[in-house]
Amino acid sequence: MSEQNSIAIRFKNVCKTYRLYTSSRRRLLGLFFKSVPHKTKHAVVDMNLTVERGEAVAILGRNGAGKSTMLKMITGVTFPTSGEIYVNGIVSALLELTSGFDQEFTGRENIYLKGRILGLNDEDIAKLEPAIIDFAELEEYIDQPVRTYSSGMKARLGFSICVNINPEILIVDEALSVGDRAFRDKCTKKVKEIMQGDITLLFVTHSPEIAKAFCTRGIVMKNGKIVFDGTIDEAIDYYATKY
Ligand SMILES: Nc1ncnc2c1ncn2[C@@H]1O[C@H](COP(=O)(O)OP(=O)(O)OP(=O)(O)O)[C@@H](O)[C@H]1O
Repeated sequence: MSEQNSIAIRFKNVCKTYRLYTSSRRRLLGLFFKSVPHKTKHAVVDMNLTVERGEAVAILGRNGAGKSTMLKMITGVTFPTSGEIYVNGIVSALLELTSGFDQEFTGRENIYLKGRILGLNDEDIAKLEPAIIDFAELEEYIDQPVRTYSSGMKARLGFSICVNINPEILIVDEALSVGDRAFRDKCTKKVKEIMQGDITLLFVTHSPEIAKAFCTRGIVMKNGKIVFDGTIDEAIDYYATKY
């Protein structure tokens, strides 16, 4: 395998800066005029990172450390202000489950829409469709427009697509909770099953025990920077004693 092929994710000097305005009018004007007064928030600062294929990496850090921003840039939900991001493989992100859905399309049509966005062709999606529908437990609603779904039903469909498309890179935010208790338990079981397979995993968690159970490498983030990168045991120790 060439060096490039063995890499799943690479960040090169990646920065993400948000502009904070005091009103929505100023935010709108700010799209056109750089001189509109605003504050800046550096959510990710000059980040360099390489994740090899098959690695399982826990990302630790307090609220606001920049974890979600980093993950959203990998999935393409948001873009870096500067720097380069290289992603190699089909990414499934258990983050914003309903992003990419068209409200007017039926559940079944949205499976195809989201599947294509994730890089699959219609033939592949057709093969996965029964498993996706079965897991989502939407029964007769699958041919109704998604706008008629409850938020829990939409999330269930989004989750089911993400976990059933056989992703090569899986991004999980532990804080995510989908549907009722029974469905959540089913989701946890399914994610554990996928995590144990041959997959590249990025896992945001505040729990050292869970991080240890699934990951071999740990990254600690603070104020938009990676302050520690090493084995999971060292990272947990750093987070507990030196953060
Ligand atoms: N769309 C946005 N506009 C402005 N600021 C933002 C936006 N998204 C994130 N931020 C800011 O960027 C910083 C990093 O946020 P981020 O959500 O990446 O942190 P996090 O480590 O994921 O936190 P948490 O553990 O609470 O999810 C925070 O200060 C946050 O307020």
